[in-house]
Amino acid sequence: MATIGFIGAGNMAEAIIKGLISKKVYSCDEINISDISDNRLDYMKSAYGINAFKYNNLVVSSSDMAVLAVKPQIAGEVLESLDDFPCDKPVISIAAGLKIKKITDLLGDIPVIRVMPNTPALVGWGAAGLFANKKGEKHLPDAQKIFSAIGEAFVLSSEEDMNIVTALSGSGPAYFFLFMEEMINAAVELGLDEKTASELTMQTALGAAMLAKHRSDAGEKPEDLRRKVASPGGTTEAALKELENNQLGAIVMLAVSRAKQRSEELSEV
Ligand SMILES: NC(=O)C1=CN([C@@H]2O[C@H](COP(=O)(O)OP(=O)(O)OC[C@H]3O[C@@H](n4cnc5c(N)ncnc54)[C@H](OP(=O)(O)O)[C@@H]3O)[C@@H](O)[C@H]2O)C=CC1
Ligand SMILES: O=C(O)[C@@H]1CCC=N1
Repeated sequence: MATIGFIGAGNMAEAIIKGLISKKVYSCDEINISDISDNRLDYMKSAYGINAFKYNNLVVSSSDMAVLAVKPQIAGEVLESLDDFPCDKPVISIAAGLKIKKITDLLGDIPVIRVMPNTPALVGWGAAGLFANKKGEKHLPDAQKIFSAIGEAFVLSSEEDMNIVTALSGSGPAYFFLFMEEMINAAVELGLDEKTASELTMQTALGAAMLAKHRSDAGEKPEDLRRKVASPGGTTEAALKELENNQLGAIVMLAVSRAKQRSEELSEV
C-alpha cells in the first residue's frame, strides 16, 4: 500500500509498525519514521529495518500518508513546523484529544483521519476507533485496512465520540494490566510463587477475553459469563461481593470519566 510515514516513533508508533510488518500490510522499506531522538531512530531502524529520518518534513515528503504520532502537547508545534504541506496528502492523527480542526487550521484543508488505536496492535489484537473529515473520507478504506490488519477498526459516527473511545479502548489496556498486576500481587501475598501467579493470571485474562468475544456472537454478555463462573455459595460469589461492596463499578466509572475529561482537556492545549 504505497508508503507510510510516522512523525514520532515512540511506543504507539512502534506497536503499529511492528503489527503492520508482521501482517505484511507494508514491507519495511515502505515505512518511514522521524523522531527527535537519534537513539530512538537508531533502535527503530535496526529493530525493524525501516527508513529513519531526522527531519519530520522529510518523512512527509517521502510518504504517501503521514501518521502524526507525537504527544498531543507538542502536536501543534510539530504541525506548524511542517512546511508547505501538500493539500491532497492524507494525515492520520493518533494524538489523544487533538481535534481535526486544529490540524486543518495549521496544515490547510487536507484529508484527516483521526484514529484512536491501542498498544495490543503490537501483537495483532488492537482495537481502534476512526473518524475522518469530509476530505479524509475517501482515504477511510485505506485507514480501515491498516487498523483492521492489526486488530479491529470501528468507524465512529462523530468526532466527539473519540474522547470516550480514548478513555475506553485507548487507555483500556492499562486498566486491565493494573488489574492483572493486582491479581498477581494478591496471589503472591497469599503464598503462591510469582512465576506461577503471573502465568495463571495472564492465561486467565486471555481465556476470559477470548470466551467473552466468542460467546458475544451467540448473544452472551460478560455478565452472563460471570454468572456461569459464580456458583451459588461458592468462591467467586464471595469475591464478587467484596468487589461490589467496595464500589468497583463506581471506581471504573470515575476512572473512565476522568480519562474522557483529560482527553477533552488535551483538545485545549
Ligand atoms: N501509548 C498508547 O497506548 C497510545 C498513545 N496514543 C497517542 O499516540 C501518541 C504517541 O504516544 P506514545 O507513543 O505513547 O508516546 P511516546 O512519547 O512514546 O512517543 C512519541 C515520540 O515522539 C518523539 N518526539 C518528541 N518530539 C518530537 C518532534 N518534535 N518530532 C518528532 N518526534 C518527536 C518522542 O521523543 P522523546 O521521547 O525523546 O520526546 C517519542 O519518541 C500520543 O499523541 C498519544 O496520545 C494513542 C493511543 C494509545
Ligand atoms: O495515555 C494517553 O494519553 C494515551 C492515549 C490513550 C492511551 N495512551
